[in-house]
Amino acid sequence: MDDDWEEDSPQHGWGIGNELGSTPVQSNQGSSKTNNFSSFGDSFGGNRNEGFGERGGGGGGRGNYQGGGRGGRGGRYNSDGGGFGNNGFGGDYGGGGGFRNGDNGGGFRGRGGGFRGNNRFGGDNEGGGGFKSFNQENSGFGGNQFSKFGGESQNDNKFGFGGSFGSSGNDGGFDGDSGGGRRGGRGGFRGGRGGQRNDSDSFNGESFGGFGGGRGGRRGGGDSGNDFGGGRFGNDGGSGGGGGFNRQGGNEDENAPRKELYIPPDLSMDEKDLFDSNTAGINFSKYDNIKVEVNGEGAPPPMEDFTHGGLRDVLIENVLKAKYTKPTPIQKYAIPMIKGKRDLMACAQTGSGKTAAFLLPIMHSLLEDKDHPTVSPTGATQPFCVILSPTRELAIQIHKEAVKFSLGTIIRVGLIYGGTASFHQNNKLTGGVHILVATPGRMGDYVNRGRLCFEKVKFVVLDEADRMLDMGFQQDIERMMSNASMPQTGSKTTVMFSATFPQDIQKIASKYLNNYLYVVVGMVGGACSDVEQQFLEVPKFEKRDKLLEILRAQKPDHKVMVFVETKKTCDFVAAYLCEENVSSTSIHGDREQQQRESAIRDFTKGKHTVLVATSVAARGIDIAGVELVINYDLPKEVSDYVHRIGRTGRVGHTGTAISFFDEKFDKDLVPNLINILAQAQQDIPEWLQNHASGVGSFGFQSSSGGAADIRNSNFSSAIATAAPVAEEDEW
Ligand SMILES: Nc1ncnc2c1ncn2[C@@H]1O[C@H](COP(=O)(O)OP(=O)(O)OP(=O)(O)O)[C@@H](O)[C@H]1O
Repeated sequence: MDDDWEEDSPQHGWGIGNELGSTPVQSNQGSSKTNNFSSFGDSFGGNRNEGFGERGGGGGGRGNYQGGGRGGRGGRYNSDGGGFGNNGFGGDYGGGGGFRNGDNGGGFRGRGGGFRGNNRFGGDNEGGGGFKSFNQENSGFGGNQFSKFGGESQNDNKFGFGGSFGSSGNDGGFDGDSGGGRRGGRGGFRGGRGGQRNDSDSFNGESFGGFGGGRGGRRGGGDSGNDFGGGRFGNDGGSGGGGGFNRQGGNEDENAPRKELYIPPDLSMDEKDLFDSNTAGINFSKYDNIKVEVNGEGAPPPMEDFTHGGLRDVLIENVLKAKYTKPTPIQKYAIPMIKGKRDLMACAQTGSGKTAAFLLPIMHSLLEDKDHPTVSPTGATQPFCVILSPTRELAIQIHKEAVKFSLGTIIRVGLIYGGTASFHQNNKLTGGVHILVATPGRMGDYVNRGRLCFEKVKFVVLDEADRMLDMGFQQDIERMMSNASMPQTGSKTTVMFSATFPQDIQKIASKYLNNYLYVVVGMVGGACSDVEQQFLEVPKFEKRDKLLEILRAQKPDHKVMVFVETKKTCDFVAAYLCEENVSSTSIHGDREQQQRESAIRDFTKGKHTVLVATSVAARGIDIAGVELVINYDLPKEVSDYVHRIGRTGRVGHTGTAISFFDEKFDKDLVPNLINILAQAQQDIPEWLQNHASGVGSFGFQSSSGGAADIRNSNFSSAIATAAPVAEEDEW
């Protein structure tokens, strides 16, 4: 089913309420579905059930639909979500409160019951319980680290907290003092109603809609003003209300997948927005000197430029509108190969234009064929091309690129990915699409429900192919490739792209390819040489200060991505930066999809200059102006390192990557790091070399991100030796 197949299934994050509180009480009673799940709104109902969800999620007030519902989630870290509103999730991370119309109420890490705003406050890294806006009320303070906002937040307002806004709100967050929250504000005793609806309140043009907050949770706040607002893991958390309104209370199938109701905004078709992407940087011409290796029979010659590559005029016009004056090496080689319908395994460094390298020739072929997309008599969409991406944000990005390049053509491009309302995406597929961009989980769900079939498929693309074929997604790909409706290998064109391609993964990949060509630009798995790689020895407990020091030294408009290993650290670092007034946002697999997308959007637009992320944002994400990548934690796999640092130094721009090295955790990575540095002809610090002694060999093959064509080597390693990847859930 759906979420089994989902890339970063939200299911995992739900056990919450139970998990976190300090008192071992049965978690939600009453309206909750299960012991583990904090009450949810959309499943139970009961207009305002109270008192359930002993710790952790209270669950929503009464909102309709998801309102109260997801409120339950509030429990996640501290208290309880409330949520009256619709479509919001009370306190996703922080406790309480609902909101209305808000996206993730309760606040990312905040708590404090209730607020009223809408759109993403509560939160996004910013803290607590609150909201962003509000002109007047100043009550809440919400102690804890963010308390500086609380209380007095009104005018510059970022937050306010807890109750105090609405009529029945009690002072969410009291007890905290504005300097640091000795007791970390209560999650909002009564959550406070977010206040009356008043659409005239606004903050940055967003309007707020009234009435938030179910009950934020009685003591959701916790006592210590520690990490995430209101007391980490809140004590009793919710006495939050029950869940959503209009629904039946609590008898739903406890195993039922969570229903996603988020409807993402439509892609702007404004040409200015569509064509507004990275442009070539000063080192773009250096691409000409990169060695390219081609293996396989009958490879067509590379194309020299876009205009003489035989692509349809309309595509060339779009390429020029995108300000591509010259193809990158991977484009020169891969475009004629795919145009010639050859299966392909392609490896080229991060940020070197792989997306256009597969989109343009596929679009060209589809336009040549002039086929019209169809839907089966049973209503299943029958795309001609399926493009799979390991993360939702990358799928969104590829979709945008596809729409951009196909502007002015008959090509229809569809997009399906998890964390969003399935019915909405399905509606967009009615009538059929030429190209479908998808994440594996959602795609599997569509297949299972008979909404998608592969009968007409001519092209399959695995972007970030090594990731798609490692242990995280291997089964999904196998299911797709062996689906009864999928044309056999040899009867369709399958292409795989990545910057890293370990041998064991190549071996798996070759199973899906027919007489394929293998192209490598530069070193397989090598880091982009336009990224200056620095390493600093920083023990775990000094990382925070070091990070701040580095960020404070950046130019104000420089964008910085900070990578961490776990979702918890991601929250922690983002909260810390927020407390230190560093303009930041964050993304990881437990954030609501809407939050994830706003985080990327805000960072792209420069609203926040720092993005704290887990490896969920390591691959493919293309954001102009990222000057610096910081590995606050080094990843376990060197391929992740290569992809992470590749978020800077793209398409001929230069960039810097600074990695904090803590011997205790990172020693095993040293040999591969040294290889990566040596290949990129960068200085290897002596202390790093010293750490290498006794840690295995410097073999740069299957354990790293690179490998030559396996058909030319005696590779015999069993597939089972593929390095285990981090669970998606860890992201
Ligand atoms: N020929 C070109 N000229 C100028 N810019 C280009 C060209 N090709 C691609 N770009 C731009 O370069 C940026 C990086 O491209 P893309 O995201 O496709 O890289 P990638 O190789 O897929 O990177 P990653 O390995 O990180 O996924 C994009 O902003 C894209 O618009």
